[in-house]
Amino acid sequence: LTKNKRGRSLITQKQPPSPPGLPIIGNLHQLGALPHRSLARLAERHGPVMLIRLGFEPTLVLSSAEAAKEALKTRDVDYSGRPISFCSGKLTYNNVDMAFTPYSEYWREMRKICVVELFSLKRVQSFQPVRTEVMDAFIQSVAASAAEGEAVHLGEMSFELTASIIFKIAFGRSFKGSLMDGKGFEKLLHETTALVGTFAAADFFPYVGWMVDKLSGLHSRVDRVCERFDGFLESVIREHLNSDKLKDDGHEDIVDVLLRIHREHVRSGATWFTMNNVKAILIDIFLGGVDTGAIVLVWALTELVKNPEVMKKVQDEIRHWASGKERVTEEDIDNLKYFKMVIKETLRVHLVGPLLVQKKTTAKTQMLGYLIQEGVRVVINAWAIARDPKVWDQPDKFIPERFNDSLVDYRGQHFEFIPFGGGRRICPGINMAMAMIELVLANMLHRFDWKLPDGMTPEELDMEEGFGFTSFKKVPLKLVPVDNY
Ligand code: HEM
Repeated sequence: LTKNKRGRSLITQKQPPSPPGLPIIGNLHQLGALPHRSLARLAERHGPVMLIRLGFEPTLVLSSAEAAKEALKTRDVDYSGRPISFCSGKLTYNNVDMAFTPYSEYWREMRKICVVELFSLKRVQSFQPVRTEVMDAFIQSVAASAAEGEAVHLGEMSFELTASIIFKIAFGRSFKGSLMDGKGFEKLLHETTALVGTFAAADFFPYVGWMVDKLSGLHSRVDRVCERFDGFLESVIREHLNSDKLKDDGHEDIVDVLLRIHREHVRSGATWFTMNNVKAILIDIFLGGVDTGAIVLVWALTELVKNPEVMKKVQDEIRHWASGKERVTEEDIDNLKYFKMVIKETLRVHLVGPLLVQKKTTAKTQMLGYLIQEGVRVVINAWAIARDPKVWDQPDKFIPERFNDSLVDYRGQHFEFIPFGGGRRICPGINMAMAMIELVLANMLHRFDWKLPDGMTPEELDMEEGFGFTSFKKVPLKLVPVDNY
């Protein structure tokens, strides 16, 4: 019997099973274009706890609710680290953000501040006027397309919508007409997400990896993105410092809050919270908050168009509760029981982050009777867990009714369904994300019927996924809105 550095007993010496790999690269070649699917197949053969090797990095892959529970609840603290990655490290001013920073006293302080100041229910509610204003403008532009009988590009529109909401919440001013309007911001954010999802050679091959990344052009790609983001954030911060009259409404936006925290820290003599922290947190919010919401909206509509009986049922419910109203309000949404099941089912079938955000063990520990060393990379295959046939009946089918009379939700307590992760590093943006997704989707379904263009049938709808940190609909969704107003 041994103890780990936290004094917890380790009663096993048994090593997890390891699928055979190749010399040097280990199992890297087995990840393929959709790693969550490849790893799920590998787990079918080798079990829910596997130790693979990505280059020189031993990596624990967990693929059952039971294993997720051990990592996110029973031994949460041992599994709360983050691996250092070249790209995310550069993008977050050397990991002085919250999402990618290793588990430490710094992370605990930062998380405490952010949860209280930025992500509290009160703060999320205070942004209700912003959500409503942006959503109204969005609905008007869809109505204009409906009047012309034009198909709309749901991916692009949803991105612009979530970007506009997060932009206004973060900076207190509109996305439209800003420095980042047009395709500039979308390109920048997508390049940033792609880089965060890139397997940099330096992360898996010590010494030679750095050279490989330099020769492959990764260094210059990362430098370009960092420079653009930094220039943009600098200008936003400067404007906030120079003027307090920029905001259209009287609310504190997120930059205001972060600058206030910065001032308070400087006043108290603390030195750890610098302008780089302010910028790095803003990067987290954009990386975490924009694409994710847009991706959920697109998948939800895709599934609804593919399943017309579900579409009818959910529209009937929304139109019943908001009958005669110009728009569905956030208060109305509490009544929409079936609608909420539709969103849950979307999050189950289409995990935005199918492998969550990678973790790292912070001490020697255990996993379902196996011994796990300190410093091991940990991948939780939330996608495989959400489709585990031992837990879910007909797991590949979109059946919102499965959540009828079920207490299972996505807040990190039900380990068979963890789209936002769980444990101490659970997504702090759940309330912000759900408020945005629910309001917009409810109104899209209330006001419009959605038809496939060019006589396409629901069976012909392409469901292919693309992957790069997030998992999105690969073939853009185009639908013709029919105004119901
Ligand atoms: C549908 C929308 C969203 C999904 C599916 C999602 C999913 C996730 C997941 C899976 C994690 C990793 C959890 C873990 O390691 O166990 C995470 C972390 C995080 N998310 Fe989200 N997220 C969403 C929206 C947001 C929003 C709107 C924000 C902010 C405005 C946000 C900010 C963050 C941050 C800062 C972290 C890192 C937390 C930490 O490491 O302490 N997310 N999110």
